[in-house]
Amino acid sequence: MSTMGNSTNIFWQESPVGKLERQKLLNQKGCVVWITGLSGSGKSTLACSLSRELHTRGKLSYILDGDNVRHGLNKDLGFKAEDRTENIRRVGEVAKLFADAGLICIASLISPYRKDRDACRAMLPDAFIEVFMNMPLALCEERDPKGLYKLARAGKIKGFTGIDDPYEPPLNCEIELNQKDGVCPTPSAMAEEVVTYLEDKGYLQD
Ligand SMILES: Nc1ncnc2c1ncn2[C@@H]1O[C@H](COP(=O)(O)OS(=O)(=O)O)[C@@H](OP(=O)(O)O)[C@H]1O
Ligand SMILES: Nc1ncnc2c1ncn2[C@@H]1O[C@H](COP(=O)(O)OP(=O)(O)O)[C@@H](O)[C@H]1O
Repeated sequence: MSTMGNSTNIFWQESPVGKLERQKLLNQKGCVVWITGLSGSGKSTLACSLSRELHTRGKLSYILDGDNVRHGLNKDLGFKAEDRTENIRRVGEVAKLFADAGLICIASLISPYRKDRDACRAMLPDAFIEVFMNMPLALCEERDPKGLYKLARAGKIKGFTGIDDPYEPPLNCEIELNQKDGVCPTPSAMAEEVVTYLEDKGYLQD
């Protein structure tokens, strides 16, 4: 019997089928690929390309995209610091469930604060792969596919990451993606880099 947060008198219910059995069924190891970076840095594009590549190889993945999760589970949250922290905490918990189910969970969120990403990493020992989209702000701002940087520069959005809200880059991420000679690698080249990492670390077999 234990107490967790506001819940008292709760008991852990074991499942008859374990994680290892699920992984064997899927011939892969559950893990979380956590993609972090500025708005417009290419997180969703990489998540989609990676998910497609894994699917082609017969590997089961699922994308948790910040924008999408904010349409449902996290629609009560905004962009002030404590809301972003709660956003990341909830997505971290959901990602942990997906990884336990045996899936390669691809979480794609700005996740601007280091302590929040590190808290997710702590929930997933040996199964958290942090991918940093290290693209210059100028590139993201030039892309501005949703017109949000323009609104932020005009003062019409307050607390926009990279403009008037901080982004704390990872200190020890597993994969860092950046421009080469001022050119951004293609989405499929970036996905390939992540797939190679997953392969090398044994995640693509049980
Ligand atoms: N103030 C502010 N700052 C940053 N981003 C903003 C803001 N307001 C709205 N948006 C849009 O929300 C998307 C980011 O949501 P996330 O859940 O990934 O953000 S966070 O991790 O909680 O910081 C982000 O999507 P991406 O462009 O895909 O990153 C924006 O479209
Ligand atoms: N590797 C890339 N090369 C060229 N353009 C890209 C690349 N990745 C993303 N883009 C473009 O940049 C813009 C932002 O990408 P997106 O994936 O939506 O970023 P984020 O999810 O980080 O906000 C989109 O218009 C997308 O087509």
